[in-house]
Amino acid sequence: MIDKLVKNIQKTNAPIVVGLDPMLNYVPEHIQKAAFAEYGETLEGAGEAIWQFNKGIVDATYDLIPAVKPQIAMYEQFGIEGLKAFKKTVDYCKEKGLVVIGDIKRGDIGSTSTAYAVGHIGKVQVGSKTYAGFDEDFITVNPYLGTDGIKPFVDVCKEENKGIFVLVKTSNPSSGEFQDRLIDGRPLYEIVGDMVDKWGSDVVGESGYSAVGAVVGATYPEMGKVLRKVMPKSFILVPGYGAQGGKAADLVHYFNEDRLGAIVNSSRGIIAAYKQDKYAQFGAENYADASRQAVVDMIEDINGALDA
Ligand SMILES: O=C(O)c1cc(=O)[nH]c(=O)n1[C@@H]1O[C@H](COP(=O)(O)O)[C@@H](O)[C@H]1O
Repeated sequence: MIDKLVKNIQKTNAPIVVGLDPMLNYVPEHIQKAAFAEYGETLEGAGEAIWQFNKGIVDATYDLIPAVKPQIAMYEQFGIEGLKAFKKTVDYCKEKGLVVIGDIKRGDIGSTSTAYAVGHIGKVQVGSKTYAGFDEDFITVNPYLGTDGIKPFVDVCKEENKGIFVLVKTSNPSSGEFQDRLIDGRPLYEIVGDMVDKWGSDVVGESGYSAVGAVVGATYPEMGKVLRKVMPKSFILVPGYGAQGGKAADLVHYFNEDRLGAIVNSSRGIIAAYKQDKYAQFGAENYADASRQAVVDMIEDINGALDA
């Protein structure tokens, strides 16, 4: 799957990922109204509204982008109905040829990690049959439990040709509380970066990149530069561009010399673009066109920084 991600990036010349993080208050009134007319102001109605909202954005942008990253929390807010919208979104994006990164941030003791891996990137056995559950292409995982919490994910990646992104240095303001702590003179995030490199050494694709990637926030560019060298074969998923303040010029060192190796996420900056002054002329009715323009601008911004 890492090779498909690389191919999609090369085809689109767009090292970006659109974060499908739908909040109900981003969903334009006409979509909410239609969903509520059919299902009432219910969790089902909310699920329908966020699914239709996503579909509009995917239809307007899929030809420009390599991948999407639905964040499961936004769907879980609405319980089972939200999860149905999550699954419909995953399937629809895959149909459109996009790589789907399920942002689920899981990780537990080995046996439990195995169940997470099976449910999201693997297959479950039911009697004599096997079924894929959510069936994303990649998922995000939390390394806090150590190697036996990660190995089940890597094993399923190998069996199913899928991938993971391991949290290494997160974009949020408090990320340094634990992640920057020095251990024998080295920050913890660097030690996790070493482990990511090791965990991925056995699952390197034809592209030269491994199925074990890393998450490094756009808001800590100096650390991104160091981590790029610590994990040369890992793709870096870079959240924090746009709404969290990350700038394209800061992200150049997250990439390798081949202009690959990083994929920059923007969620609110794309899906709620029509609410920004810059794209207000599109109006709520044409929210998806505003998202398309925001994607075009983001690609130009990042490629411009790489060219410079
Ligand atoms: O794993 C992630 O994607 C992630 C890691 C991190 O360090 N910071 C971070 O913001 N994210 C996710 O990236 C997205 C950022 O959304 P925006 O700030 O709206 O672009 C959200 O889905 C976050 O959950």
